[in-house]
Amino acid sequence: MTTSRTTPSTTGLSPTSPSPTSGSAAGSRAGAASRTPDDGARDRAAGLGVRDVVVRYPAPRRRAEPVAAVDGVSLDVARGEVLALLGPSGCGKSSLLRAVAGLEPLADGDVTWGGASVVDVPVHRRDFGLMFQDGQLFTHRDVAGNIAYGLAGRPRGQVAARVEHLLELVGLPGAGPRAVATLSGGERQRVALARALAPAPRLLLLDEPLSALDRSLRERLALDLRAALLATGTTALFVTHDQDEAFVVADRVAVMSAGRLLQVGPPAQLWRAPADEQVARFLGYEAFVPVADAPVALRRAVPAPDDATYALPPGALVSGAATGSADVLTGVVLAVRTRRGSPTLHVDVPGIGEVTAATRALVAPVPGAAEPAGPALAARGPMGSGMPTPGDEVSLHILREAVVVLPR
Ligand SMILES: Nc1ncnc2c1ncn2[C@@H]1O[C@H](COP(=O)(O)OP(=O)(O)OP(=O)(O)O)[C@@H](O)[C@H]1O
Repeated sequence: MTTSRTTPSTTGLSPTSPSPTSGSAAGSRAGAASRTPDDGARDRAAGLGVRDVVVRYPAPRRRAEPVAAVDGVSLDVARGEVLALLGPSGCGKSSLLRAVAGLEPLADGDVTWGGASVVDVPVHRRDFGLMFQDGQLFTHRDVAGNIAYGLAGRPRGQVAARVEHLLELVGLPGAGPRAVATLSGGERQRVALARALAPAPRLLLLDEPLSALDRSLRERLALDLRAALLATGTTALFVTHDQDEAFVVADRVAVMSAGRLLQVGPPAQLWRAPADEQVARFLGYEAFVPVADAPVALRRAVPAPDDATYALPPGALVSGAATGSADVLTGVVLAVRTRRGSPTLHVDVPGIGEVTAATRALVAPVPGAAEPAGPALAARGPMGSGMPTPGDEVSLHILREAVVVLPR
């Protein structure tokens, strides 16, 4: 996260990301009131359009070049669609999100809704909601008061019904009277989501809404977030650096790196056909195998999001090999190195060269070869005492369905 983001309190942003001190409900109501019924036919047809958007920041030092945080990005988010912006820290995801919100000026390009540019529309009149990592709830209001923030001016009974409906939607039925201080981190984000959804913004912008939570809570909330967005038919742009989260929450995922868009597609499509090695690595593919007629094959290490391409756990690769669905590369261990906490084998495969294999990939002794020290390794579980040593002959079993061939 960058530290210099403008906070909602200084922008007069819509009540979906209010300021405890100076946020204005009037701004958002005016924004909603200024729209014609449903914004017309064109608006119905198209959602968000991002066209060749460039966001630049002033040079950090004198004589240095300005930083192009977003460098010519174009994408669309259809009505009712959830699109995740996925990429490593500093790749420009938040800058793009903020540019869409109107919090960051465009150095070039255009942002449209329903085909019409919103670049000259003030932030609070765009009818775009925002939700951040830290929820930014009002501590002086109870839960219901937070959710009702963007509903000011509506009949009291209607507001109460909407608040209760949203509390149910986010899994906190009856929590309206609770004080914000009594909520857990996960509950706070649920309330923040309910508040963001309350005025039914035409676009919801979510900036790492789950990243402050611990892993297991994040996984559960990602599912609940997806369900809430679907149930409300909300069009959303969702920033995350976590590929699992992106794949759970979004209909399509846009992978960014260094200010540019590398690939956009539904999760399963990205898994099956990553555009290049950079995308593949970011999605969790680990071992890259150069092959003569097929440029690069690689094996992923984490489960894919759909059943059709689900990566089998290491033990199951044994049966994969037995049923003939595995390719086997035979070679000699050059080195065993530890990468990101897990041992990685560097194996010299004749005709291919050095192949790097995560030890979660099946490694078994070659039949007939000199018995390596220790048991057949990792064939049925994580590597233990049977770690091969340099000079051991091993076979790497690569499941066909766990391999993709990258375009040259
Ligand atoms: N206000 C700013 N002034 C100068 N440089 C900035 C500013 N905000 C962001 N940057 C720089 O722009 C680049 C993109 O930052 P941005 O926050 O958009 O990336 P990100 O992908 O959202 O990263 P993270 O996941 O860490 O938040 C980074 O190099 C960052 O240092």
